[in-house]
Amino acid sequence: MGGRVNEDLIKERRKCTFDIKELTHIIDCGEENTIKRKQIDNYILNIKELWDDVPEEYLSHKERYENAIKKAFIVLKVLRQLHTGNIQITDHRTPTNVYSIQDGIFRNVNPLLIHIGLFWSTIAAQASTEQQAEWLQPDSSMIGTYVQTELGHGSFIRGIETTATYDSTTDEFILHTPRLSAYKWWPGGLGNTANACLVMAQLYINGTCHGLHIFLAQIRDFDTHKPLPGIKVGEIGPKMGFNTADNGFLGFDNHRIPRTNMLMKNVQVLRDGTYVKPKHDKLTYGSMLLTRVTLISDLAYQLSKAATIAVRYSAVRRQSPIKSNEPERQILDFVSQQHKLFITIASSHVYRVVGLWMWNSHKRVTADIHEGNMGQLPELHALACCLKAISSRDASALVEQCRLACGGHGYMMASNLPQIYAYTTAAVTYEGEYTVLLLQTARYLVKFWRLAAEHKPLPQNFAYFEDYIKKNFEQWRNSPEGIIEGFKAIVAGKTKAAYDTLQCNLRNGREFEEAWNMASVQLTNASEYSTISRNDIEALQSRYEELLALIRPNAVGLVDAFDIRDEVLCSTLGAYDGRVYERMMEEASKSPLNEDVVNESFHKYIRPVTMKNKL
Ligand SMILES: CCCCCCCCCCCCCCCCCCCCCCC/C=C/C(=O)SCCNC(=O)CCNC(=O)[C@H](O)C(C)(C)COP(=O)(O)OP(=O)(O)OC[C@H]1O[C@@H](n2cnc3c(N)ncnc32)[C@H](O)[C@@H]1OP(=O)(O)O
Ligand SMILES: Cc1cc2nc3c(=O)[nH]c(=O)nc-3n(C[C@H](O)[C@H](O)[C@H](O)COP(=O)(O)OP(=O)(O)OC[C@H]3O[C@@H](n4cnc5c(N)ncnc54)[C@H](O)[C@@H]3O)c2cc1C
Repeated sequence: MGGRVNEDLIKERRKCTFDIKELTHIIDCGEENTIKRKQIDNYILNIKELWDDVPEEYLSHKERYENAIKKAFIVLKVLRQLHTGNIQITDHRTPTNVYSIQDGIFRNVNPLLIHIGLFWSTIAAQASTEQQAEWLQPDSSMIGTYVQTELGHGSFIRGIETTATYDSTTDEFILHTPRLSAYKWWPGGLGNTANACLVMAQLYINGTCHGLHIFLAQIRDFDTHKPLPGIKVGEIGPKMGFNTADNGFLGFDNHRIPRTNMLMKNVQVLRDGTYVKPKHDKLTYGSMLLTRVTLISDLAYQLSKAATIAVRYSAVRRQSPIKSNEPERQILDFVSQQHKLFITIASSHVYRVVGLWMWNSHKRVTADIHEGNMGQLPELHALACCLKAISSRDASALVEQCRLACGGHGYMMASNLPQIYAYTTAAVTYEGEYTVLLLQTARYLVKFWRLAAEHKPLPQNFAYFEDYIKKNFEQWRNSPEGIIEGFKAIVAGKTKAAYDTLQCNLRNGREFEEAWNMASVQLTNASEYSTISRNDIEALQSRYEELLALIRPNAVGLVDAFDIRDEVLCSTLGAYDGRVYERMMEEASKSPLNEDVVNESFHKYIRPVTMKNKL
C-alpha cells in the first residue's frame, strides 16, 4: 500500500532521542548480523508464491493446511539452498532469524516446524555417529516429527504406555499401542505430512522395563505416502491456534523396526539384548530441555511483535481529550496506556537477554556432558523449567494486554494480535505445562533449602539462603541492586515457607509425595518477604511513573528498533506507515461477505419473513 506515513508517527520518530539503528544492532548482537538478517529476509520475503491472495482466515481447515504445506516446501527448498551455499541460516543469538520471519509467511505455524526444529535436532543430539551419518543426509526422503505425548499422558511422561519390546530372534523392536489412552496425540506435522517419527516408548527386554527411550519409526510409505501396515495415523482437528501445524494422532499395532533404530548415542541395546545404561537417566529428555531454552528467545520475539503493533497503533489512535477544552489525544499519552505497553517492550528485552544467556549456558553444559561431566545438568534443567514457564506465562499475558490496549480493533484478526496470542499461550502448555515445570524448579530449590536449614555447605549460588537464615539481609535500597537483593529475600522466604509446610505435613504423618502435593500452591507462588516498607513502595511507584514519562517520547523509536517488517507483523494496526484506517478498510473489502451487494441468504431466509405480510 502506497501513500504518506501517518503524521503522528512522523512526529514521534522526530522526537526520538537515541539512534534507532544502534539499538537494532544491539538486539541483533552486532551490525554484521543485522546486515545478514536483512539480506536473508529480503531474499525469502520477495518470493511471490509465499504470499496469499485470500487472507488465511477465509480458508477452510483443509485449505489452510494445503496452503501452508505448499509454502513450507518452498521455505525448506530455500533453507536447503542457503545451507548448501554455506550461509548460516539460524543464529540463536538473534531473535529475528529465519525461523522468526516464518510467522509472517504462514500467519500461523509451519507444518514442518517440528521436522526442522525437533526431529533433526534430536537425531543430531541423541543418535550415534553412525546413525547420524545415515539419517541426517541432506537429500533424505524422511519428513519427521517428535512423537511423545499420548491421549492419556502428557506431563507425566513416565506414565507413557507405548511399548518397544526387543525381539532378539529377529533383532527388532516391536512398537505397540496397548490401549486407546496410549495413542500418541498432538505431535506437529504428524497428521498428514510426516512419513517418519521419533517415538518415545517404554523399552522392554526379556520382560524387564528399562523406561523411556527414543526410536526412529517410518510410518508412511516414502513413495505413496500411505500409512504402513500396522500404523493408524491422522489429524486431531481444529484448535485455538496452531491450525496449520498439522498436529496428529498415531497408534502402532505390533509395528516392527530394526534394533538399530533406537537412538543410541547415550544408551545402547546390543544384539544379544544386553542393555547399556546411559551416564544420566534424564539424557533422553534432552530435546525438551533444548526446546525450553530456545522458546525463551522465541517468546521475547513474540512480545516485540505485539509491542510494535500496540505502540504504533497507540501513537496513531486519538481518543478523548485529557483536558476538556483540548483536542483528542493520542492514546499513548494516557499514563495507564504507557504502563500497559512499556512493560511489554521491557519484558521483550529481558527475555531476549535471558534467552541468549540460557542458550550460551546450554552450549556450555552440553559440551561438559560430551566430556562425561553431568554436574551442571540439574541446575540447567531447573533454570530452563522456570524460565520457560514464566516467559510463556508473561508473554501470553502481555500479548493479551497489548490486544486489549488496542480496544475493539485489537479484536480483529487483521490486527494479528489474536493470532499472536493463540500462538503464545500454547507455549504455556507445550514442552512442559506451566505448573508442572515450576514444581520441577521448586524441587531443586527445596533441596538446597534443606541443606541450608541443616547448616550444610551450600554452593555460592545459594549463599543467599544462608544469609536469609542468619538474617543477614541488607536494608532495602531503592536501586536496581537493591531490587535484586529484595528478590533474593523473596525467593529465600518463599522457599522457607514451602519447606516448613512440607516438614509440617511430614510430621503429621503424610508420605513425602502427598506432603509435596499439599504444599504445591506455596511451592509455585511468590509473596513479599523482603524488608521493603510502605514508603519504599511509594518511592518505587513514583520512580516508575517518572520512567514512563521519560520513555514516552522514545516509545515509537523503541519498537522501530525491533525492526520487524510489515510482511512479518501482518497487522493493519501496526504497519510502519501507521495508515491504520486505510488498511482496515482495505482488509474488510476482502471479506467474501462483501462479494455480492445482496447476499443470496436475503432472498432465501430474510425476505420471506420480513416481507411476509407485504407480498
Ligand atoms: C535441510 C536444511 C534444514 C535446515 C534447518 C534450518 C533450520 C531452520 C530454523 C530452525 C530453527 C529451530 C528453532 C526451533 C524452535 C523451536 C520452537 C518450538 C516451537 C514448538 C512447537 C510445539 C512443539 C511441542 C512439543 C512438545 O510439547 S513435546 C512434549 C513435551 N512434553 C513435556 O515437556 C512433558 C513434561 N514432563 C516432563 O518433562 C517430565 O515428566 C518431568 C520433568 C515433569 C518429570 O519427569 P520424571 O517424572 O521422569 O522425573 P521426576 O520428576 O521424578 O524427577 C527425577 C529427577 O530428574 C530430574 N529431571 C527431570 N527432567 C530432567 C531433565 N530434562 N534434565 C535433567 N534432569 C531432569 C528432576 O529434576 C529430578 O531430579 P532430582 O531427583 O535430583 O530431584
Ligand atoms: C499446540 C501444541 C503443540 C504440541 N506439540 C506437541 C508435539 O509436537 N509433540 C508432543 O509429543 N506433544 C506435543 N504437545 C503436547 C504437550 O507437550 C502437552 O499437552 C503438555 O506437555 C501438557 O501435558 P497434558 O496435556 O498432559 O496436560 P496435563 O498434565 O493433563 O495438565 C492438566 C492440568 O493438570 C495439572 N497437573 C498435571 N500434573 C501435575 C502435577 N504433577 N502437579 C500439579 N499439577 C499437575 C497441570 O498443571 C494442568 O493444570 C503439544 C501441545 C500443544 C498444545
